[in-house]
Amino acid sequence: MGSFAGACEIVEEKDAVRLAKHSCKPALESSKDMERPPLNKGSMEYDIDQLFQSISIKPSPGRVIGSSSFHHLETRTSAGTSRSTSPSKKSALKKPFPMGGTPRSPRVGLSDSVSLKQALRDLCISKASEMAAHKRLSKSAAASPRVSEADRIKSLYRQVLNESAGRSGLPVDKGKRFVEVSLTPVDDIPSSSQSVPDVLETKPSKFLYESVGETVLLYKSNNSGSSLSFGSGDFEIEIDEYASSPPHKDGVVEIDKHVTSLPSCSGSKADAEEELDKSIVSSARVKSEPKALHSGLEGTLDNVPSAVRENIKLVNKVKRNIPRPKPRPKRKILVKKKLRVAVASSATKTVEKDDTSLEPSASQTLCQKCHCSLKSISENVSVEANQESVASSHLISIVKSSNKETSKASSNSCEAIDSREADIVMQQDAIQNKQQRENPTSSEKIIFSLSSKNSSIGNYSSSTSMSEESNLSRFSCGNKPHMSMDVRWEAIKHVKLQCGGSLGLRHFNLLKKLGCGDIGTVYLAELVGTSCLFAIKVMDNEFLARRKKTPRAQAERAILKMLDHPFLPTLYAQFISDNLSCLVMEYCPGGDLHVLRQKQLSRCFSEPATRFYVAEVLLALEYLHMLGVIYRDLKPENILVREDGHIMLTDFDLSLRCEVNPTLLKTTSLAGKDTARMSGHYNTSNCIQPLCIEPSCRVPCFSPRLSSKPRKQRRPDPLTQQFRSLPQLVAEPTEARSNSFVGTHEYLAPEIIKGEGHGAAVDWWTFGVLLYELLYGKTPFKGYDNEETLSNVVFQNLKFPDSPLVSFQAKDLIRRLVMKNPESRLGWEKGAAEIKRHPFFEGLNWALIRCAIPPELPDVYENGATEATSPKGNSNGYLECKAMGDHLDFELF
Ligand SMILES: Nc1ncnc2c1ncn2[C@@H]1O[C@H](COP(=O)(O)OP(=O)(O)OP(=O)(O)O)[C@@H](O)[C@H]1O
Repeated sequence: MGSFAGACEIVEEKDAVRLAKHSCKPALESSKDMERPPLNKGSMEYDIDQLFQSISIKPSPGRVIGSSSFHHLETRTSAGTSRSTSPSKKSALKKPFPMGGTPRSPRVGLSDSVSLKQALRDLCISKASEMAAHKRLSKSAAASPRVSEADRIKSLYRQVLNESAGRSGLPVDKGKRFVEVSLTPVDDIPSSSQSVPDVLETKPSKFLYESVGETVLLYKSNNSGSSLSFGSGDFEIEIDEYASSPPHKDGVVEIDKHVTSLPSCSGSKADAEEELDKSIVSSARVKSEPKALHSGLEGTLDNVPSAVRENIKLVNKVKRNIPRPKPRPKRKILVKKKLRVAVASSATKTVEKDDTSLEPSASQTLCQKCHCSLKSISENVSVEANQESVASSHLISIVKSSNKETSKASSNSCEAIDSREADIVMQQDAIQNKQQRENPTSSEKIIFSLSSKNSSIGNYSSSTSMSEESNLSRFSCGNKPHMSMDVRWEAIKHVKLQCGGSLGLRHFNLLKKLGCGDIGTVYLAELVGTSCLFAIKVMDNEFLARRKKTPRAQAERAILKMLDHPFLPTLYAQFISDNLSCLVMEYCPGGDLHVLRQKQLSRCFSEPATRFYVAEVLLALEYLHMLGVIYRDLKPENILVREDGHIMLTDFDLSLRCEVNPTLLKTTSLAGKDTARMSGHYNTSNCIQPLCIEPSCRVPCFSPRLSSKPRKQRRPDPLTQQFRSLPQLVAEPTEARSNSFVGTHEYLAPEIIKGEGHGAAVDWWTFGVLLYELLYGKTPFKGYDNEETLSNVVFQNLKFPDSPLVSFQAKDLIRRLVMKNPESRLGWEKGAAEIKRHPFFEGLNWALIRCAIPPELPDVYENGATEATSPKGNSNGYLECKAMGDHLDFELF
């Protein structure tokens, strides 16, 4: 059989192809004649025939079973026919080809009783087919590096098993200790025992190797779970898909030598399973250095058998099926980054070291990537050590221990590390807070050391400032998800790391004055060394204290810190520099809506543009109310235009912070009321045109006479009904009350002027005034002077100018908002939710408004300034202000 096995395969295949392609008909004809063609001496058929002739044949008339398998093999192997008809299709090459259901051979007629002959023949054919398959496998292996790797592993195992068999002196296919190693998936492995060498040689490797960096061989029983069955156990080689190392070309496998505990072959199955569960997975790690590769292979062959006394032990040793956490490289990198950010200390080195052990190549890349940041971190360690030595040391130890855990586990459960990271940050914060509580002057000292003129900080303490700043910087990104991807965070962080954590005015180039308010001056500033622009509000603490405006500045800062909304400013940092409190905010290059309105033809916005702007303002107000902030200073001057044309509500020094109790309102009443509130006059008047332009409309539209003719109301569609039936969250600070006289004259609500006490509804009044101003280009109650204005607000009826033409819906909304009695005002009860339902906003997608195209985009100059923000009368258009160290030489007010 040796010669047969060695030489016949190619001939068979070629013949098969030839027969199939060219000699099909003659072959059939000859089969009919039952004539045997002359056989070449030395060919497989010749060998088989010789074999058959040595066995007595009892012909069976009427039934023809020929060398079916042979032809079947030809067809199958050459044409690649499916093996679906074969009962043993899962291991087709491992077993002899089945007799039944195969094409009849025209050449040899055999009776059923010739079982021995048949068996021998089939065995030969089976061997031939196995060899053919094996050769094909080798060929394709040469063509495909993936299969080549499979081959190497296969040959490795063959050697291992052969050697172990040789050492044990036992034939591997004898006795109950036989274990089969298969390269086929577990499910495909039949339970019948086969000799190991046979299996290794003949089993087709269906296994495809994915890009393998770290190749891990897991030997699984085909029985359930991680158990290993003896006698009939099949095992598979599995590649860890989550291997993190880069794909390896040479693919030499090195078997982990740390396998020590071996299940006893004489033990019960249960014992063996238990032992296996305890044992360690043997891993084959591909190494990149060619030398290592070579030695790795040698080491494998040398070491593994030496550790094995019996073949069963060997198999058990290499067959470790222990659940192994699979590394996920991407997340691992993420974790490392996070840890670096959180640590900002020498602990980073520990992280890197540990991670390197987990993932050499990846961490190497990461190291290169993070080189700068590591450097800057190390530079800052000494500075930070002075400020936060206790916290840092605690933090470092925490991180170190967490890293120890990480390396111990040899896995990177990202969730676990993530949570640790969160814990670290929280613990750091807790440590700092505790430190501050125990020693409130500690952080003040830091401030003093940074600024020599801070001895008279007063209530507006530097300790607060510093801790708040550090909190801001630490939590800012996580705290403000909508801006978390903003590069400005990174820029600030980077500068802070370089300067030891305390940001100052010296880190900014003040480019120009954007405006001057009641409590401070706002500058356009560029972060030194970056091209990031910010708006810095600079407030003189002494001035604030003198004018008793410190609480306003504090309130503004506190509110800014809370905000995380696309239409509200992001506070990037805050610090005290040279007795100046500075708020580093997002810069809006588009100017404010007041300036933008002036630029419009007829000095007012179109209705769609107005709708866009007020809708965004409404969302901002809604958010503020939910946070318990009553804005109180709504006016076009405080609505800034971002570079992308969307708005940003600014200036919170007049805002009121209050309690808010979010409530879930049932809908039926709400829907009913809403319908009544919304549709009231609107639906009962004759004025049904969307753009009601008749001047006389103002009175007749809402006259009681007209309302006596109710129009037939349309029934809302089921979807709308369903939506309306949902409970509604209302977070309106309805209980808030203040007696302060705050705001801008033209925008003041009557209840503020009257001093009756006011609440959140003042914002809905101002919202109505804003809508009016944007549409008409003026406020509704403006008088000759402030006194008259206030008087008008309280006593004068709302009037709409004849021009420009404004839709009825817009006017209706204004009317409902500018209600003298706050309790009758739209929004009084349920806040923005009520207003959003007004027909003026019909069809507006509130959720996607931030993605909507804005009415216009500001013309942003190179330096981020616009015509609107550029001060006039300057030769270069800019007011150059440069902070000299911590000393500023510029006019604040
Ligand atoms: N983030 C910013 N981007 C661009 N310009 C801004 C920014 N913040 C403020 N400004 C400009 O600076 C000017 C001054 O702003 P500030 O917030 O001090 O107050 P204000 O509204 O004028 O006054 P007050 O604080 O007294 O109510 C504004 O009119 C505005 O044009």
